[in-house]
Amino acid sequence: MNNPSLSQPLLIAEGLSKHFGGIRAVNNAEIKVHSGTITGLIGPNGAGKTTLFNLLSNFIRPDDGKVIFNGQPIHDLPTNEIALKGCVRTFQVARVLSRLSVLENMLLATPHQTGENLIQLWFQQGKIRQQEKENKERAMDILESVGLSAKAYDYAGALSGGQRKLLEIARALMTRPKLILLDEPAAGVNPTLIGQICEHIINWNKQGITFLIIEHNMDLVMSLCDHVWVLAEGTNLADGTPAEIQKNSAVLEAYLGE
Ligand SMILES: Nc1ncnc2c1ncn2[C@@H]1O[C@H](COP(=O)(O)OP(=O)(O)OP(=O)(O)O)[C@@H](O)[C@H]1O
Repeated sequence: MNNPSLSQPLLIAEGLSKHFGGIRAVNNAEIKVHSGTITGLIGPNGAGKTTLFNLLSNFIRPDDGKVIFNGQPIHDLPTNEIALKGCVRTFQVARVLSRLSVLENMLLATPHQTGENLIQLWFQQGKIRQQEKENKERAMDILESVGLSAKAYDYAGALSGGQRKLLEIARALMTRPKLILLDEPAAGVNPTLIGQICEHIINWNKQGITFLIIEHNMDLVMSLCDHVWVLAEGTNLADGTPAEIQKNSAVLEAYLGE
């Protein structure tokens, strides 16, 4: 884990707002994620965390505000272009394609495949075969690293909830991301697998991948994160190191109910 103060923000969101009818789900919120960090996003149920993720990745359009990723505005870009720039997200309930194999799920995430283009498909068969071979090797390497290689040819739908979460993160890695937005990686996952997921996150972080993680499991947040942002009722309540957040009276009052 790195010291956030030593790096420039990889992701900056300012003035983000989104309302659904009369509900202000996110209201003038900001967040900064420094390159090389594992940053946490916490808050009580309904605080607006998932909506903020949806705004950062443009799954829903903000009413107001801007999102800068790696020095470029991304709030007007389609989600797939944001992913191609290196900012990918996972979901609270893992969205794997159940009727495809684990390996096929991985391969579908591969960006810029030569065979997608009809003309190149006709004239560059050798290059396409080589690329497919490399993609498959990379997919198998990543599956191996998360302990899912033995399941490569199983339907993704046959995986446990925790394994699906791992597959979703593994699939995100196929895009060679700079930043992964993880929505509740520990929710519904057994404690052993939670430990493994944490180890993987730490390893990937050491390899240079930055994480922004929504999580209700406070032990996980406090042990894993360099910096934590707290939302309540759609707005920023606090941000700081895990130690600072743990003793912040406003956070204790609003979030922990003390
Ligand atoms: N599509 C939607 N339509 C209407 N209201 C919504 C929609 N999405 C979110 N909301 C509302 O916006 C508020 C923030 O929801 P959000 O899911 O972002 O919170 P959260 O902090 O992620 O909650 P949790 O920790 O329970 O997942 C809630 O009041 C929620 O009911």
